[in-house]
Formats: sequence, C-alpha cells, structure tokens
Amino acid sequence: MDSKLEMKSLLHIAGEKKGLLIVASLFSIVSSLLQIAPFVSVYQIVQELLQHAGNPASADQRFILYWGVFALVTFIGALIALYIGGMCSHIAAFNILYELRVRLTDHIAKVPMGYLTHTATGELKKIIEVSVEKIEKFIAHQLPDIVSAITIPLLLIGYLFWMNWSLALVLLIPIGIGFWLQTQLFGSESGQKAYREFQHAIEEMNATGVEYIRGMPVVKIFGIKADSFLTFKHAVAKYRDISLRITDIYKTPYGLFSVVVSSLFTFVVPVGILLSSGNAGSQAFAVTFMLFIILTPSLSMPLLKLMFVGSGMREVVENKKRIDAVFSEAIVTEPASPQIPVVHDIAFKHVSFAYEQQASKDFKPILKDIQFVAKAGEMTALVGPSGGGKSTIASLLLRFWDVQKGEIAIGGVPLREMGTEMLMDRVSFVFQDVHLFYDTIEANIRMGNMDATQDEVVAAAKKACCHEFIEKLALGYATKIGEGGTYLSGGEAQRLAIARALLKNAPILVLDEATAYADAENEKKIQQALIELVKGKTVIMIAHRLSTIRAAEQILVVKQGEIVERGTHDELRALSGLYEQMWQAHISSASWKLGVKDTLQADGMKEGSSRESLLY
Ligand SMILES: Nc1ncnc2c1ncn2[C@@H]1O[C@H](COP(=O)(O)OP(=O)(O)OP(=O)(O)O)[C@@H](O)[C@H]1O
Repeated sequence: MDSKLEMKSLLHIAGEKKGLLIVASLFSIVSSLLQIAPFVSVYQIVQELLQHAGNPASADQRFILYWGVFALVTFIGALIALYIGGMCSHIAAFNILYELRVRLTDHIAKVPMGYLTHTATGELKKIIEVSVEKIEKFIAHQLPDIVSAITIPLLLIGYLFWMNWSLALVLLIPIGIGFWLQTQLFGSESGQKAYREFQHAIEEMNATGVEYIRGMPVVKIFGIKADSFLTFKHAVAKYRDISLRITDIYKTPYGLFSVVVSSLFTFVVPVGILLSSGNAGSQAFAVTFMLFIILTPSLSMPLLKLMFVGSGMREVVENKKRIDAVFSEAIVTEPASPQIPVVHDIAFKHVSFAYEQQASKDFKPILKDIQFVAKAGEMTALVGPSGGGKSTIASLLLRFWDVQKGEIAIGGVPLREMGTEMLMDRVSFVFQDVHLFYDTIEANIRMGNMDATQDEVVAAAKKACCHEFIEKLALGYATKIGEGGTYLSGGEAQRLAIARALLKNAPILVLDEATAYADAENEKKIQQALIELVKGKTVIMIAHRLSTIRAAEQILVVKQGEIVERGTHDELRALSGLYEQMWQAHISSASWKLGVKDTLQADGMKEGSSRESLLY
C-alpha cells in the first residue's frame, strides 16, 4: 500500500469523528503559533532596546511592558489551546476506540463459530486490545502533531520570507536536505522491507517467548535444556540480526537528518554575517538576523517530529490491516424467517468441506461426499482413525462452519434456513475440552437453561453424578470455579458439562470423546450421567473406545474424509473390514491391560447390550 492510500485509510477511521478532530487540529495549530509568539515579543523588545542602546533608560517602558504581557498571555493561551486540542483529540480517539471495539465484537459474534479456535482467540484478543489502542494513540496524539508539524514550518517560513527572503531562502537548503534524507530513510524499498521484517521479528519473538513460557513444564519434566528450545532461540537471534541491520541502514540518514534539522542556524549565521557585512550599519538587518536566530530552533522541533510520523504511521497501518482482516471475515447468514423443524432426524446430503476457501492454494477437502441420516431418537456413532474427519462432521452440524457443497438438514430444514439461535436451541454438545466459566458452579450449570429453578439445577446435577462432589465443597453450588475458587478434575468438569446439557434438554445431542479424561471411578459416573442424557435424543457420538458405542443403531466408519463402512456393530464385524480391525485392536489392547474377561466386564460388553447399557 503506498503512503497516500495508507493516509487515506487512516483518515477514513478518523473521519468518524471528523468535526472533533478538525477542532483538535485547529487548537493544535493555535497552540503552536502562540508558543512562537513570545519569541516575537523578545524580538520587539530587543529591537526597542537596540534603538536606545546609547541610553537604555530612554526606551519606551510601556512598549516593553506591553510586549512582556503579550508574551505571558500568549504563553498561557498556548497552554490552554494545547489543553483544549488535547481534550478534543482524546474524546474523539476514545469514542473511535469504543465504537471500533463494539463493531469488532459485534462482527466476531456473527462469524462462524469455528473461526474462534484457540489460536484465533489469542490473535483476536490482541487485535481488540492492542491494535485498536494503536489507532487510538495515533488519533489522539499523532494526528494533531502531524497537522501542527506541517502547518507551523509553513507559516514560519512564510513569515521569515516576508521579513527577509534571501535569508529565508538559505533555510530551505537544510530543510530540503532533511526531507531528501527522510525519503532515503523511510521511502526506500530496502528501508521499508527492513522495517516490515523488523516488525515481523518482534512479533515472532513475542509469540515464541509466550510459547516458551507455556511449554516450561514440558521442558523441565523432560529435562530438555533451554538451549534446545530452538524456535525461541532462533527468533531472538533473528530479532538481534534484523535490529543490527536496520540500525545499519538507518544510522547514517537518521544521524544526518537530526544534525541538519537541529542546526538550521549554522546555515543562517554565516550567510547572515556575510549579508550584514555588505549592510554595515544597518540596524534593521541586524535585528531581523537576530529574529532568524531566535526562530529557527522553533522550526527544527516540528520537523524533527515529522521524522517519527513515518514509522508511527507504518505501525498504525499494520494494525489497521489486522482490524480490516477481522471485518472481512464473512459472517454467518441468517434467514429472514427461520423455519422450525418438527422432527429431529439429521441428514447429511452429499456434504463436502474444506477449511480453506476453494480459491486458496492450500485448498484440501477434509470431507468428501458425506451422506447419512441419523434417525430421530437413535444413536449414530462416528468412529475411525485419527484425523479422519469425525470432529469436523460434528462441528458442521453445529454450524461452526458452513459446508461448501451439499447440505445438512434437521427434520428436513436446511441449517441455513433454521437460523443460529433455533439451531442452538435444538442441539446440546459435550466436547472433550469442557469450557467452564469463571463463575459459580450453579451459574455454570444454569447456562444450559437460564430459566431453570434452583431445584432443577440440583436435579440435573444429581442425574449427572455431580451433586455429591459439589456438596462436599464449602460453598456448595455457590463455589466459584477457577482462580480464588475451586479447580475441578477433568472428569468432574465433564460431568458438570453433562449436567448443563441435561438442563438444556435439547432434542439433539453431540458427544465428542466424552470420557477422554476419566479414570475408572470417574468414567463409571460419566457413563451413568450419559445414560440419563441420551434418553430419547438423537445422538451423534464420536468415540474411540468402541465398546461404548457397541449398541448404537448406526455406526459410521470415517476414514480420510469418507464414510468407508456403515451399519450396526454386528453388521460391521461381519464385513471383516476396517471396523473389524479396529475392534480386534480394541479387544487386544484391553486384554493387554487387564485380561479380556475383566475388560469385557468392565466395559459392559456382555452379549445382548441394549441402548440403556451401551455406555457401560
Ligand atoms: N480448524 C481447522 N483448520 C484446519 N484444519 C483442521 C481444523 N480442524 C481440523 N483440521 C484438519 O481436519 C482433518 C480432520 O480433523 P478432525 O479433527 O475432524 O479428525 P478426527 O477424525 O476427529 O480426529 P481425532 O479422532 O484425532 O479427533 C485433520 O487433518 C485436521 O488436521
């Protein structure tokens, strides 16, 4: 993006509070002008004193007093204007910050839920906090600075030209050199590339640094030396190299620019002396010359400020791009008049899906032509090798993503025609990673149904085998989860999630590896809780332990994004295919652990399993 477009896109954000920002910029200019005014007073007073150099007592006291008061008043005025300008730009900036954050969170609430993965949430948090803050800083501080840094030198140079054009012309030489150096500094392709790499290196170092600290337990447990955390080490080394390179690129033009712009009067003085030597006795020229010497430092300040505008602007443009990327994320379309499904069977009709867009070079279909019906009130189990696409099928049913080909329907109503709210009303899910909120146990269960009475919450907890451990806590249902409260085991958290789903009592249930974290004692309780949960529901269950889904009405074997086998447990075993291999592997791993007989009993794999007992 070239600098004009950069500025345009920034002004577009700023434009939302245009009026306030114009007022802020005007006050910023007024303040800068008023800050120069005392120098004019000094000029007038010195001129008066010089005119009466022979007899200073004869100088016009009232004139001197007038310019003295003028200096004081303009100085106070400059402070007031600075304050008002600052207030206006800050009010505008904080309003923009507020509106931007509200719009961002609003948009995020409408994007597909699958977008909010673990990594994306960290990145989103950074965008909402840091990127928006950078925009606020730019608008509150840099925008008024840019305006005054441009207008003040222009006005000053105009004034100095009016006073003495030949001397003023001399000033343009170092200023011109300064601007040329600026373009060398920030405008060159190599400079811009180095800056981008520098920013990237900082981000990489931050990200790997956080990862390094998070991974510290693994590093310690496995006795890995810190040196072997190579990604972080490389990131730090890369940052060091780029910092040195960027310093090397910038040091000469940066140093020269600072020197040239800070010492404007070293150019003015020799020329002034030269001109005054031809003007011997001209007191008026001497006084003008002095004015130049007084005013040139005021010219240097805004020019020096401008130098940092380039790098500051680039940073803010990068952050604006990140914000735009969130806004460009497509939102979930909602039907104008949602249709209500009457029955709750689920149909996947020729569904194909890829996480990437079709146009992306990484496009790789994860699901290919998935076709099945999960009948209402029955259990459909998804099994198969890891990475085959089971969780993806479940997440498509929850509309975490929209399918690219085919259609998913509940009771004949396509998900897109149903509306997210209606869909969420009809589906409960218990995932392997249970998310509990930093709130009381009761509030966490109640999330299943905000209107539930306390008795209903307790009843759900009892059915989900949570009541016992909750009662043992000092504050019972009022115990907070997380920091300052209690920490739950994986199995307890999962039972709490089941209680939540029980309270919701939705007709469709999606279970993903619900017993993943459980020990033998916990698992038995989870299974009991699940028996309560699945009663009369349409269930989609992802399971690795085949014994848990043995009595499912339908088992789908998913491999590399395709359903390769389907049927009941017995039908699939009779096929002697992948399911049979998995079943044999399951049996032998169980017998390896406990001995077949014990395991079969522990798993409830008795002949004639019914749906009620399938989860044992
Ligand atoms: N958010 C995502 N973005 C991109 N690819 C993904 C995402 N989630 C999963 N995948 C990929 O999709 C494929 C199927 O993953 P999925 O989790 O559906 O398989 P699975 O059968 O449930 O595996 P497991 O049994 O190990 O949980 C994998 O190759 C995985 O890398």
